[in-house]
Amino acid sequence: MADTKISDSVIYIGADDHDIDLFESQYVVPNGVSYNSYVIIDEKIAVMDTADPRVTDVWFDNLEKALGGRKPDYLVVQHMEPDHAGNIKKLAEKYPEMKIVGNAKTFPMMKQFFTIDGLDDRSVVVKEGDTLSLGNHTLQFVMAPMVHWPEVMVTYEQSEKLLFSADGFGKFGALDVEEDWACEARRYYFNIVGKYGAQVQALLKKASALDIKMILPLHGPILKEDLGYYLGLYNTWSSYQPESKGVFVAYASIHGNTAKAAEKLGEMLKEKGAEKVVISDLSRSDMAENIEDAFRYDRIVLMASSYDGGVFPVMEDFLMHLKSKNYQNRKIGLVENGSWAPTAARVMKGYVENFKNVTIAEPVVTIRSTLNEASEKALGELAEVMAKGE
Ligand SMILES: Cc1cc2nc3c(=O)[nH]c(=O)nc-3n(C[C@H](O)[C@H](O)[C@H](O)COP(=O)(O)O)c2cc1C
Repeated sequence: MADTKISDSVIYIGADDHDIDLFESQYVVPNGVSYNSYVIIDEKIAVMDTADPRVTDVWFDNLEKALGGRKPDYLVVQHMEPDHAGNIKKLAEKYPEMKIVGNAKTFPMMKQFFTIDGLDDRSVVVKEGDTLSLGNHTLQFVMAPMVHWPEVMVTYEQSEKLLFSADGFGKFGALDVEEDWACEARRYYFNIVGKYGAQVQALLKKASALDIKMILPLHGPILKEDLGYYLGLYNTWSSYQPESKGVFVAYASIHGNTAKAAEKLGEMLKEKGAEKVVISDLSRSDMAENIEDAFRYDRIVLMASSYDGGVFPVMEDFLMHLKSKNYQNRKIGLVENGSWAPTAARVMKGYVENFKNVTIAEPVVTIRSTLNEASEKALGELAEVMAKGE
């Protein structure tokens, strides 16, 4: 179980979810997910976000235990996405005296999700740098628009130096499962926040001015030590720099011949000294993990069968995901396969050419049904170019 002890006055009240089939209806979460929420007990009491309706009962139980018979004075809403905002209305109805703290973008969105009686009179609208005193604790609000919704803000608690980081620094995986942080945090980051690198960079810049002792995200473990490691990874990821040297070979193959060529290319890359080679069958692997690996390594080779005058759809799906996540700054190799009029490379090139700051490696290889002497030679030439990083 991850350590959720923060301090005597800041209490974790979130809940794990191991039953969800797909997070946000698209991400497999083999180790579940946690919906984190926190309470700050002081002269005034603040609840820091609610939790997904899937864990309403556990969350209310945890809240009541933490409150010890007292009533919350404030609910701070850092993010309106339903996995955190889903219990706002219930909480507001249970504690009609409680004020709701958000920014100018929070409340119009809140009204789209819920009808809360007297909301305008209960709203406390904060902006960048505003503070809210709870007694010994002081909350300082830091706007983080598009990390990853427009109303997102994070909150710095000055006395204990805590950064409530909303979805930033979040991770798939429930807290009762021990696992490496980076792997599932990277998959979470690129798939959920990946498009908004510039906005994350802006937030990191603001965070660098704060003395942070702990990061308290809305998913995944509370980060207590070695914060430079996590901040460093976020800086790499949000600036679209590769994290590792290596080649990600992503293939889409109908009958298996492009798959065989991918294995062959993998061997060639290793022979020619590539630091790391990761091969993935796009038809049979987790899309989110493929996105993660595409961003992790500095080079990628896309290999696909031609299909109806275009490219095999699983490759097109992958390319659309890369486009939507702002894929950039990489060296890219292309291999197509076709039995009569190969068209896959043209379509792949059409996507790739529009990515920012990419180099398309030469040669672009065409396989006609199966590898032959000429196409194997071309594959070897591509391996030579791709085996080396910039
Ligand atoms: C539905 C379908 C559509 C295809 N469309 C094309 C095409 O437009 N042009 C082409 O040259 N080959 C086309 N092919 C053939 C495959 O691209 C070709 O056989 C290729 O070698 C398959 O590689 P694979 O064994 O890796 O799947 C198509 C195959 C199928 C099943």
